[in-house]
Amino acid sequence: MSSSTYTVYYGSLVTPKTLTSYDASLHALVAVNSHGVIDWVVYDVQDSLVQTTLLEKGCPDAEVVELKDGQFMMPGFVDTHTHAPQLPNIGSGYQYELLEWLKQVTFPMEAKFSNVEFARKTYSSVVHRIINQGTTTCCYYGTLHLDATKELANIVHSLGQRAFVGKCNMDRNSETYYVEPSWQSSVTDTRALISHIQNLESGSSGIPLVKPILTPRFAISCSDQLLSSLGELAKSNPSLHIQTHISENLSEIQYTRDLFPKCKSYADVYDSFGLLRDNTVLAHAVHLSKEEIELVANRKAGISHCPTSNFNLNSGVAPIGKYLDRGIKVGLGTDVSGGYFPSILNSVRNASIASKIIAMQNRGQNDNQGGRGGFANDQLSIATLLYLATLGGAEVCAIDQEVGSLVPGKSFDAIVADVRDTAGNPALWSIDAETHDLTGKDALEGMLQRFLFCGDDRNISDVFVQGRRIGGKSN
Ligand SMILES: O=c1[nH]c(=O)c2nc[nH]c2[nH]1
Ligand SMILES: [Zn+2]
Repeated sequence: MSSSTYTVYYGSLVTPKTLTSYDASLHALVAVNSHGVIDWVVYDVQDSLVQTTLLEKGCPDAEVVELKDGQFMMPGFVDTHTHAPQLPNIGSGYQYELLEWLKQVTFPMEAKFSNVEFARKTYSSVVHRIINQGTTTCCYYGTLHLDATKELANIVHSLGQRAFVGKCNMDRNSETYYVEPSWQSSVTDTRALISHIQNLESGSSGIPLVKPILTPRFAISCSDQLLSSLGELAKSNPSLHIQTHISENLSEIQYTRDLFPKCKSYADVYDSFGLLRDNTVLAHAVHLSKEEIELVANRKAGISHCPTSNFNLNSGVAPIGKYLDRGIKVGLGTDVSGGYFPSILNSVRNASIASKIIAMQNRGQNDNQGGRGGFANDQLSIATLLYLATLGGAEVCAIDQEVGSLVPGKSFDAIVADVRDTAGNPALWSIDAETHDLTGKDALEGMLQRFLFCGDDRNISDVFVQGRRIGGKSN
C-alpha cells in the first residue's frame, strides 16, 4: 500500500485490553489504511521521533493528524440495545413499570411509525443524535413496520454507522392497533427486511456496516408458531444475529411462565425455539436463575446490561459481576426510552452505581464461583467499565474480531474525546498543569475517568467508523 494512503493519528490513546486492564499512551501513533483498518500502532513516540517512526514504517508521506493536549483516542462505544422509535418518548411515563409503560407510553408512540414519512424524519434525527454520542456500533430495534424499519436501515447506512437493525416480531398480547396480523406476515416481513439490508451497498471497504438482526420483541409478544419460524430462519442462517429481551421485570417473568408452562424458564423459552446462541443479544437479564445463567453461558449468548432502564422502570439491579465470573459476554445498552439517555456514557455511570449497590449488599461475602472470578461482590473498576462500553459490547455482538479496541487488524471505529474546558461542558472540570502532573500516565487515567463520569457529546470531537469521520461535536 502506498504510504500516502495512510492516515496516521498522533496523540493520546486509551484502549481496553482485558476485563481488568487497558493500554494507555500519551503519545501514540495509529496508522489507518485506505480501507479504514488499523495497520499498526506504536506507543510512546515523542514529538521528535514521529518522522523517524513513519520512515521506519515505510510511510514518510502519510497524512498525520495530531490530537491536542487534553484529547485522546479510544474505541467508539457499542450500544448493544436501543429502540430507535422510542427516542421521542425520552423522559415520559416513568411512573410505570415495564408492562404498563409499554401499554401507556411505548406502543402509542411506536404505532406512529406506520407513517413512513414520519419515520424517515424521526429516524434521521435519532441516528444523528446517537452517532454524536460516540456510538460507532448500535443494535437497533425498529417498530413492527417493515417500511419504516427499511427507512431506519437506509438512514444508518447513509450516515455510515455500524449497526444491526431489526423489525420487531410481535403477533400477540399487544394492543389491537399495534400488533402484527399473523405470524406468517411477521415472518414474511422479516425476510423482506433481511433481503433489503443485505442488498445495501457495502461502501469503499467492501465491508457491510449495517446487518439485519432477528428481533422477537420478547417471549410474551410472540406466538409459538412465530418463535418456531424464527428459530428455523436462524437455523438456516447461522451468521444471522438475534436480539430480544429477557427477565427484566418480575410481572413480565410471571406472565412468560404462564404463557409457556412447558418451558423450564424464560431462557429455556428462547433455547427451546433455537434462539439462544453465540450471536444472540439478551437485553436486561436482571433476574436470571442459576440454571438460566448456566444455559446462557453454555450457549455463549451475550447480555446487554441496561442499568439506566433497570433503575428507571423499577426493574431491579442485574448481577453483572456474577455473569462476568461465569464467563458470560456482557456489553452495555442504553435501552432508550426505558433508559432516558441515548449515550453509553450514561450507561457506564449507572453500571458503576449498580455494581456498587450489589457490592454494598454483598459486603463480606465471598462467593466467587471460579471462572474469571472476582467480580461478583465488587464494584466495577474503570478498566471493566471501559471494557463493557467497547470491547465487551463488540463481543456481545460477535464482532470483537473487527472492532472494540484500537489494535492492528481491527477497523478504526474510534472517537476523539476532548476533556479541555474549551469543549464547553461545565460539568467536566478539566485537568490542568496548575493542579496536576500532565506528563505521566496517571494524567490519562484522570482524563478517562472524567470523560466517562462527566463527559457528554460536547466532549466528543470526532466519531470514526471504518476510518471515516461520521460525526462529532463540530458536525
Ligand atoms: O425495556 C424494554 N423496552 C421495550 O420496548 C420492551 N419490549 C419488551 N420488553 C421491553 N423492555
Ligand atoms: Zn429494550
